[in-house]
Amino acid sequence: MEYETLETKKEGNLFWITLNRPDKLNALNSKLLEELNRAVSEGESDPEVRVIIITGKGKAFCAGADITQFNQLSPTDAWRFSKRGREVMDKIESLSKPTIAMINGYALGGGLELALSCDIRIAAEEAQLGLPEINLGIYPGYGGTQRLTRIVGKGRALEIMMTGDRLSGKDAERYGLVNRVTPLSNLEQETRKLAEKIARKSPVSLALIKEVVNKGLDSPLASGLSLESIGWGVIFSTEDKKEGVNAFLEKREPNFKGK
Ligand SMILES: CC(C)(COP(=O)(O)OP(=O)(O)OC[C@H]1O[C@@H](n2cnc3c(N)ncnc32)[C@H](O)[C@@H]1OP(=O)(O)O)[C@@H](O)C(=O)NCCC(=O)NCCSC(=O)CCO
Repeated sequence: MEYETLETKKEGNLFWITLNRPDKLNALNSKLLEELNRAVSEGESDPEVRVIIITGKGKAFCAGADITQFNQLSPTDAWRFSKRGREVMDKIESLSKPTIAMINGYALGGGLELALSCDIRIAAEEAQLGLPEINLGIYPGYGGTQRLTRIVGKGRALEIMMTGDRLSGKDAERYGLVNRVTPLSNLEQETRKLAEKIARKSPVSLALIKEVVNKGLDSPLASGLSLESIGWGVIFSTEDKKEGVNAFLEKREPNFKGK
C-alpha cells in the first residue's frame, strides 16, 4: 500500500510501521493519523503477519498531536479531534495481533498515548517520555488520562500529567511505563528478538490472551475470571492446542499455524 507519512515493511512474520515526518518529530497530523489507521489494518488483515511493531524515524518516536492544527479547532472540532485520535488508539489496543512500541526517542503527548495503546513498550535509554499537554493549557486527549493511570497507578500518572515533565527511558522503566530499556544502538535488535519470540507462539493463544486481559481489566474480577475460563474452553478446540500439547509429549518444538 502507498503511504506519504509513514513506511511499512514486512520482515518474515513481523510488520514494521515507521512514522515518517522526522522534520516535525513525527507529530501526528490528520494525514499521519489516518495512514496509521490504515497501516495497522494492513498488518492485522495479512495472515502472514504475527507481530506489529510501531516506531519513528529520526530522533523521535512521536512528539504528539500536531500542535499547528490546534488554533483552527472550535470546541466541537476539538472534541472530534480527540475522539478520532482515541478511536485509532482504541483500534490499536484491540488488534488481535501483539503490538510493540519501539520508542527510539521523544514519546510525548499523543506519541506516548500511541505507545500506551500498544501491548509492549521497549524504549531506548536515551528516549524521553511524557505528557506535556499541561504546558499548552490543555490535557491528554488520546487516551492518556486513562491508559497511563492503569499502567503506572494514579499518583505517578497524575504527577506526569500535572508537571508535564519528561521521564528518561530508565525512569520510565522504573515506573513500569515501559517493559524494558536498552541503549539506542541495541534497540532494534532487542525489539526484533522479542517480536520473533512472540511470533513463534500460537496466534490464537495470543489473540485470546489480549482479549481476556483487556476485557478483564474493564470488568469486575469475577467477570474477568469467568471470561478466562470460557476462553480456556474455546482454546481447547484449536489445532494449535493439539500441536502444542503433542509437541511437548513428543519432545519437539511446536509449529503453530494459528488454527
Ligand atoms: C519534542 C521537543 C521537546 C523537541 O525539541 P527540539 O529538539 O528543540 O526540536 P524542535 O525544534 O522543537 O522540533 C523540531 C520541529 O518539529 C516540530 N514539532 C515538534 N513537536 C511538534 C508537535 N507536537 N506538533 C507540531 N510540530 C511539532 C517543531 O515545531 C519543529 O518544527 P519547525 O518547523 O522546525 O519549527 C519539542 O519539539 C516539543 O516540546 N514539542 C511539543 C511536544 C508536545 O507538546 N506534545 C503534545 C502535543 S498535544 C497532544 O499530543 C494532544 C493529544 O493528547
